[in-house]
Amino acid sequence: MDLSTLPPSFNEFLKINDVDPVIYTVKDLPRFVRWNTRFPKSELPSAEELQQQLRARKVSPVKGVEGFFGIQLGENLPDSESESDTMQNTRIVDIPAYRENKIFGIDLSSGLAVLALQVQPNDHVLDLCCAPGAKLCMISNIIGSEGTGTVTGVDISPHRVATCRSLVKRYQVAERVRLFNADGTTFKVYAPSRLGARVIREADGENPDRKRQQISQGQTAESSKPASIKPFYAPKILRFDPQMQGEEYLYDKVIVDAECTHDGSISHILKYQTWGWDAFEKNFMDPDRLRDICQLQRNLIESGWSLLVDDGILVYSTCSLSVRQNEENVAWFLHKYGDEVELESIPNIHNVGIKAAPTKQGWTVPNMTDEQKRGLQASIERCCVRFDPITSATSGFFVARFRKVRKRLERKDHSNTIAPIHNRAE
Ligand SMILES: C[S@@+](CC[C@H](N)C(=O)[O-])C[C@H]1O[C@@H](n2cnc3c(N)ncnc32)[C@H](O)[C@@H]1O
Repeated sequence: MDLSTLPPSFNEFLKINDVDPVIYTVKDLPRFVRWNTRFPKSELPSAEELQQQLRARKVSPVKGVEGFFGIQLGENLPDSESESDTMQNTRIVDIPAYRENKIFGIDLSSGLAVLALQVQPNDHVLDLCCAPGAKLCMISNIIGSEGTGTVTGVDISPHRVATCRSLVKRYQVAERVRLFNADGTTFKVYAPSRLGARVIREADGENPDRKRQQISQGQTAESSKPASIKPFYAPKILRFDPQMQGEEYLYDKVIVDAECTHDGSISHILKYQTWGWDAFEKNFMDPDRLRDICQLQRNLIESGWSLLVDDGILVYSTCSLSVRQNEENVAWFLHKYGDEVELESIPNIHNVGIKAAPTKQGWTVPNMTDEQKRGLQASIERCCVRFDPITSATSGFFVARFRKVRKRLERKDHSNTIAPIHNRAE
């Protein structure tokens, strides 16, 4: 990549956001794939099997994350044949493991955003910007089919949500997934009702239609009022959920993998060398869009927060490296929500074979004292993570994890400190 070809508006954007353009010159970033744990472990490929299928590529398991593999493009096996064989490397999409849907492509940094949710088999998870759906598939994989958990995915783009539907069907993880084509900033469908959850458990042995009848005949909480937004996709057992409202139907976990400027996605940016930078400037550097994007991200966070249960976890992530879309949004949120929110560190991040880059300073939030700013900066440095191609050998990515603590704090009669930090996850 010749950096002198970057358009001036993008150079300016990178400068304002303290992003080093050198990240776009990093070559041979590994690609990552993950097991589709819908299949029994005995049927899933090992690193050696993947390497064999890919012929001359090096495949390494990611330390600390079972079922994740880094694939080094263009590297020879130690005893690889001739250079011409290497040139004819098998493409990942052509290998049997991929064609049989036993692995899917997801960057390690994205995978860590999902792991930051610490999804449990009984969790109801909301994915507020879900398409095309790699994270949603991974969440559904983790929920599995033993418990009563579900995933609700929302995306504003009809064609992208259609892609997401194809993906969940293809990977056979659609059993507990509802998808909505809707604006995440105003989305108000609560988690599937707990009766709905029972339907899931009993669906094998009982007639789900009878259960649904019982639900619609008023076995509902007083506070609940029916809503009726048609899912874009839902399996039979979730299709007729009465869409109850009320605290007991809030989500256990929320991920806001927000719409952003995508500047951290190196492969995406490099494509514009061929497609033309004019299209890039029009799509991503438009001044109106740049001004509005942080507001959109904040609206998405607040919307997700309003649907999150007390003590629940919200993960905010972007594939931008811009300080405004990351640290500044985190600081704004912590300042606005005060003692209703704790910023937490990303669990087990130090056990994973990936090095995080330092977080950035240089954000501003109005009406904050210097002392508050220093406190928040220290919290952000301690808890949030950035991944970048140079430090982490992944795409550029940012992850923050918040816990909703209002009730717990009320019970303990805590004082009004701003954003208390507990590294409970460590
Ligand atoms: C970074 S992508 C999400 C990637 C996805 N989480 C995954 O893992 O494949 C951001 C998505 O946000 C969607 N989006 C943009 N504005 C939105 C809004 N107001 N509500 C819901 N989705 C929105 C876009 O259509 C896009 O699919």
